Amino acid sequence: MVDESLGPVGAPATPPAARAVFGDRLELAEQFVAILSHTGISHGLIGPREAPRLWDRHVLNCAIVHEAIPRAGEGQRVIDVGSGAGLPGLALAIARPDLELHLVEPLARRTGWLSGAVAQLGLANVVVHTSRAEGLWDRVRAPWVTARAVSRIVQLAEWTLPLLEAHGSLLALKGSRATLELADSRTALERLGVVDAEVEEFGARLLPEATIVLRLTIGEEVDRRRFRSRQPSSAGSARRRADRPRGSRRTGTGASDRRPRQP
Ligand SMILES: C[S@@+](CC[C@H](N)C(=O)[O-])C[C@H]1O[C@@H](n2cnc3c(N)ncnc32)[C@H](O)[C@@H]1O
Repeated sequence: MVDESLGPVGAPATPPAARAVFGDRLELAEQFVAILSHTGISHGLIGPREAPRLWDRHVLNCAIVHEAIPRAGEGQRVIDVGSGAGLPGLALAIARPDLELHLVEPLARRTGWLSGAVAQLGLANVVVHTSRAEGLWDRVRAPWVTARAVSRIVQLAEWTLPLLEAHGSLLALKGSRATLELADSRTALERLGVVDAEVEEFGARLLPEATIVLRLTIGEEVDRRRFRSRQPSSAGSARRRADRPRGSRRTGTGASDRRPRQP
């Protein structure tokens, strides 16, 4: 039986909101959805059940967050941490060619797919890094960091706040429990150097479901010592290694297993 919600190449039909969000970049966004619905699914970056809702739940829901980032000239940098299938990073790069997107993902299998998608889409405003966020602390900085479905907010802040320039913000795409998560985490976040934290909604009038963003803003800079002290010590690592059953080893790529560089 033919699924009526799917377009001719198996990608879901383009909803009217897509034009409002992507404007003259709509064709590129359609290509991205087609890539997601083909190799995104066959490579295991997106679950097959997500196919019919690639637009609403994923691409549009992510792209709409561009409204949080004011236009401030060409090449304004955004670091997207834990990009997975390019969400929200590639959706933002398509919606906003004025931004320079840095996609950060530790799994080489995923960054291989991301680089392929960037080449297919011909995006000149994207850099892909095979690394954990912590591995880039001394190499890349930006006024904006984005992340969706990467970790609880305090852990995410520990990984990402050192990537921010002075007065920069982390935009964490969250679900309906964002307000509760913030209330539970406020003190810990303030200790990490967050000077402003709020929950915001984007796309309420345009999309079936608004995107909820937890925005954390830092001051002049974060105190790196607070973050360094949270890195596993070599004694701690050795203990954990000793705790593992004999003959066992970690899975994953070298990049994801590598300890973050000490700033
Ligand atoms: C659940 S997936 C979400 C992927 C994508 N953001 C999305 O919303 O579809 C979480 C991703 O975060 C990545 N990740 C986990 N810890 C990370 C870290 N410390 N730095 C960068 N990426 C990380 C994982 O490899 C994984 O691809």
